[in-house]
Amino acid sequence: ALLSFYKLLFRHGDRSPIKAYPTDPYQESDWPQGFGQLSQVGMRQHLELGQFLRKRYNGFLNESYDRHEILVRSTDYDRTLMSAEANLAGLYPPTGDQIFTPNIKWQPIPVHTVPQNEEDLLSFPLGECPRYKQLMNETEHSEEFLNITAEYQDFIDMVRTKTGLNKTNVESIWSVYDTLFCESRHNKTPPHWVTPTIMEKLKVLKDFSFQITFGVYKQLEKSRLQGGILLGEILKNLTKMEIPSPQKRPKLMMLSAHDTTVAALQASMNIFNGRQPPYASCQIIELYRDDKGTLSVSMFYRNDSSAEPYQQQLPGCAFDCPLEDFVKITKPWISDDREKECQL
Ligand SMILES: CCCNC(=O)[C@H](O)[C@@H](O)C(=O)O
Repeated sequence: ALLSFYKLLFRHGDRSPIKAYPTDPYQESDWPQGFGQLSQVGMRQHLELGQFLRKRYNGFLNESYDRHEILVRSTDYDRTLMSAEANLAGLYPPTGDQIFTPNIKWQPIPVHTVPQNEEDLLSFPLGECPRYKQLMNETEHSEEFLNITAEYQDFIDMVRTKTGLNKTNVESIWSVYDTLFCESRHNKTPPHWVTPTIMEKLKVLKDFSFQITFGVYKQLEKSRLQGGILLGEILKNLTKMEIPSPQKRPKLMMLSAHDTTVAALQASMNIFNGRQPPYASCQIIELYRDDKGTLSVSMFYRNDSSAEPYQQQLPGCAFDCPLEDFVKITKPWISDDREKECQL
């Protein structure tokens, strides 16, 4: 079968912490570009991902940049915009007459975005949805949530006193883990109370907060109000490919976003592994056309740059899933009127 179209969604690369906790020995001035900024490690991660994609799609995607072939869309954050740019530097190094000035093996490629307060597709959890807020409230009274909170109550209390955070719950634990993780990745000695066991427990709670945001309790309804919105948009692109069109359509749509975006999309197809998507992790959705013209969808997840991406299976379908089955199986996970379903 011939690859006719593919959609990539990736998380930005390694960054500095989004914020510090009150007693944190490291503050904004300890980071070269301040909080929430892509590091040179993150730039290299995306350069490498772009080079991987170049190899993967050789023979399908033009060697030289063709603006009709690719559409790039990022959330309006420095780290995601810069990740997309570093990625494209790996995917489209200029050759021949595309070299616009000697000694620079790079060419500008547009990365589109919308202002953060107008972002309604790539920033999760999507807002303005009273029903989703109610679902999250109910989740906090679910058995799983109460069990985890009870099990880790003393731990959470200890973290609260050590960090000086007045409100620590499962969600706010996420940001403590994140800050400590970023500091450890950049060789900043942690405070003495942070041991590997403490980090492991923080990680369990951090991953749990991803799981409950998009699942654990009433996952299907959460997906209809969250990741299903993005999945619906992706399916619109895929099914459009069935209609032959005179003008050239992009072969590749690249989305540069966040860990919650990747998790939301995967949860809406029930293929989320329950763990925070790593830096520069990439969800790949490929559309193939066989010699009879039948379209099928194959999905891969690259969450480890030292290994081949692994193929994911949409529950209820073959690994290479006929498009019409893919649409049918995912339909219940996608709301066709989110506005209405968000009302209480
Ligand atoms: C307030 C927390 C917001 N976090 C982010 O935007 C980060 O980019 C996060 O989503 C990530 O992927 O690291």
